[in-house]
Amino acid sequence: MSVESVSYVNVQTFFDAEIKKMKIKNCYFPLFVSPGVLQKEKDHIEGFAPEVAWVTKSGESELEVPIAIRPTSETVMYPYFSKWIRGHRDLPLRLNQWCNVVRWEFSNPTPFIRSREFLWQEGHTAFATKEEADTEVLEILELYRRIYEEFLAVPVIKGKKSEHEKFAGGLYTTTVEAFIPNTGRGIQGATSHCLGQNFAKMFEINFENDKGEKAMVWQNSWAYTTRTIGVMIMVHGDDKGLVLPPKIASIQVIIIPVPYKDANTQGIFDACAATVKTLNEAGIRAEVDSRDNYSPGWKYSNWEMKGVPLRIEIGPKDLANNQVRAVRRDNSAKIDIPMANLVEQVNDLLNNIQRSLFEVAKQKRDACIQTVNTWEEFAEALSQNKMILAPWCDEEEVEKDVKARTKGEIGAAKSLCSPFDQPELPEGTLCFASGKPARKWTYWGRSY
Ligand SMILES: O=C1CCCN[C@@H]1CCCn1cnc2cc(F)c(F)cc2c1=O
Ligand SMILES: [Mg+2]
Repeated sequence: MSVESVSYVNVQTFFDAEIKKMKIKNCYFPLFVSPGVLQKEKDHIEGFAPEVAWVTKSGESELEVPIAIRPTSETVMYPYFSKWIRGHRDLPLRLNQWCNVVRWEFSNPTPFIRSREFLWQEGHTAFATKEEADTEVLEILELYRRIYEEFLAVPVIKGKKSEHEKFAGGLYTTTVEAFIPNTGRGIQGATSHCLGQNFAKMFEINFENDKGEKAMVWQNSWAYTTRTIGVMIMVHGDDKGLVLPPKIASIQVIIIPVPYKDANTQGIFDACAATVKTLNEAGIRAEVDSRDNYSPGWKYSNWEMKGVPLRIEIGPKDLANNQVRAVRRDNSAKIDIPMANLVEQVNDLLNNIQRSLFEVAKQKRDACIQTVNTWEEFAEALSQNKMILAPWCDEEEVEKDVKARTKGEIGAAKSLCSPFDQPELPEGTLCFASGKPARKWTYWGRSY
């Protein structure tokens, strides 16, 4: 992966550009959900009702009818889908919105990972055929994989959620699963659902197909959220603070002047100014920390804590040798770079840091994966906080049983996903939990 030295390409810019290529349009629907429409699909909502935040007052006066704040926008958008979609020429309808949502979470709120307000994009699409929907589900999932692996340098596993773990309102849920080695917990990184015709039924989203028959649309919905930031922080962070992958770092290079007594201080500041100018002109996001109320040492720690991928120090010796001293945030390696080679070597370093962060994270994640065949092996791997690949009979009752049998202080194991990339399943392989014939390999573990 090269860190193109282009202007600021952040994750949102990348994803928005990619869905534009798929002819998906951005929109913005109301924040408020009228109670009538929220109750409309009580079945899928009922499990979520406690999480819905309601506005009950304005100023001193109670509202006649409380109004909900969107926890997700199906109920806001789909009444309009029903109005807008009449004939097959109105399809596919493909909308996305970048917005915040509110869910009144109670279980261990964690910044970025599980918060009562978060930012996301939510895609909502409608098609004439299931095949079109199935195709888009995977196209979007691939974009989510790219967000994690090419920008956040976090390895993820693509797979399908079990019937028990999927979005109950949909037909099937696909996911990119990450894993946090430091806590031994899996985490759903982003999600792409095929909703089937469930919501078309609920909201009467029908169309006249090209044979003149009345048919229901096939729908998808998909999202990634600010949880991505929390995953990146937990995977790469160390005891000195954040470690930011260069592609997403708002400051990629911080330049620190190291004046020494009265040795040519102006020369050092001039060299810093020239360095930042050269790097910025090459599209590298660099800044100089010229604050005169902090020592260089203090600045080193401060910018390490903020996770800036590369530090450049310029002291009298560097000035004399017409070079700079670069220090990598990920492995603290020190590299002297001749001024003449500055842009090329800084770019190479940033590329190397981006690639190395991914490789190191992948190696650490792979070291946490354990393949098992029996319950004893499963229990042992779980006690070591592993991400466990096991053959499973794919029965929901068995999944609930695994949760019950692993309940404990630090949480039960659950199925994370059945990877699209299925290892060989020899004839006669038995389910690790039920002893019944195994149907698929599935990842299990504790999770966020
Ligand atoms: O996950 C996605 C992708 C983007 C659009 N939505 C789907 C399903 C969201 C599932 N979900 C998830 N959480 C919810 C919380 C609530 F309070 C509530 F009323 C409804 C829901 C709810 O439907
Ligand atoms: Mg939830």
